[in-house]
Amino acid sequence: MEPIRAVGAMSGTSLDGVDAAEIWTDGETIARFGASSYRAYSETERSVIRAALGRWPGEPTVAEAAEVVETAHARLLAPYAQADLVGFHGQTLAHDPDARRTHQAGDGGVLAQVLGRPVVWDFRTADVALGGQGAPLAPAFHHACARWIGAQAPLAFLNLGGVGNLTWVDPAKTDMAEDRALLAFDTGPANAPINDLCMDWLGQPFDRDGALALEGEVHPGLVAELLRHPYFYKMPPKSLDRDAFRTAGAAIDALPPSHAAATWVAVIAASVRHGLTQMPQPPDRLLVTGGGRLNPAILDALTAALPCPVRPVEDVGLDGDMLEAQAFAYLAVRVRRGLPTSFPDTTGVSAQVGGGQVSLPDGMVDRLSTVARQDPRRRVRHAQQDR
Ligand SMILES: Nc1ncnc2c1ncn2[C@@H]1O[C@H](COP(=O)(O)OP(=O)(O)OP(=O)(O)O)[C@@H](O)[C@H]1O
Ligand SMILES: CC(=O)N[C@H]1[C@@H]2OC[C@@H](O2)[C@@H](O)[C@@H]1O[C@H](C)C(=O)O
Repeated sequence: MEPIRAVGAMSGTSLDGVDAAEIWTDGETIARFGASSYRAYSETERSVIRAALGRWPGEPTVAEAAEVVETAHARLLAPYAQADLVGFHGQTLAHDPDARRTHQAGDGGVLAQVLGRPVVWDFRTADVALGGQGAPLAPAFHHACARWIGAQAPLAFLNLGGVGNLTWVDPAKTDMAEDRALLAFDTGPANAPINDLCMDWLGQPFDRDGALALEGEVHPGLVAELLRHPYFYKMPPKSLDRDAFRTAGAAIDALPPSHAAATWVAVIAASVRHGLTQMPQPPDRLLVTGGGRLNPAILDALTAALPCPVRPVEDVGLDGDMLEAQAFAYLAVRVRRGLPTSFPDTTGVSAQVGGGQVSLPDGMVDRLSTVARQDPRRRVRHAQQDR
């Protein structure tokens, strides 16, 4: 199948803004990467979104937040007029997979009308409805990235956002739906506790370039104690809330700020090291993406703690700022082709599932969907048909 030119957009948990990035793909192989851009939320926009965090559709302030998200995306995505398809993640406001619900603000139907192009959105609902965690969804894209960089041996991607998550990929298994082609799970805390202590002590949103942590000393006893948390004994796939270690980490937060930052950095490295022991086979390298890769204290600690080389994804020609936006462009194409987007080994879902609604602008004929219906590989339950 000819590659589709798709643009993906992601509004992450740090609420800084929206990333957009284009790729050409058939939903299996990456043909090439395209342009990318970023639009920061204004303080006013951010406060509207923040007011709606933890709320569900129909509750106060959610409609206002959705409008902010839709408007920001419409502005950022308008210049991508050549893209044939849009993958729109939206902004997660609430996520409760145990109650089988998740909520990303922003209506893809509205965006389809405004942009005049098909929009794939609501990527997580089908997965949680089938008992999955609804996250992470990027692993399918990591599998494609591993093949794009020509990896021969199993490797791992580590995303360092608010929490850390690892994807183990066996590139020899070219069909990602194959058993043991992928394994993904959250490793433990990442930037969130460091950001919180920087805000509390310094009035800064994060520890720029690891300056605070690099001044401090690690408290090894508290690292060992945190690593005894029951989460580390659970088998993957497994996932975490942003603040899951707030109580367990109170003793670390009580240290002087530089020691606390250094100790959290050591916790990040120790939890990733532990995560590697839960993988089917040791990866030959760890490729780091997400904002935490820009913190030298974290990269140094990972390098010292891990048995394999640790490198930012830029080393293999990928873009660590745009990987998530690219992932939702890629996933949009998979949804349009009826291919699965999550698997029992990535989200714990009971069966592989293609999650995502497709919204078309008025009057557009659904050519791609016809192709998907004829595709013999279309063997997954699809969210669109279940509605
Ligand atoms: N120069 C830097 N030095 C240290 N840390 C940094 C730097 N740049 C970014 N970060 C960290 O990365 C975080 C942002 O990471 P990222 O953009 O991956 O988050 P996100 O996409 O919003 O999160 P998630 O992936 O959890 O949705 C910041 O909050 C900060 O902690
Ligand atoms: C529910 C939700 O929005 N989860 C996000 C969040 O941000 C990072 C991490 O937590 C990851 O699990 C996920 O996003 C990425 C893009 C994912 O699904 O792979």
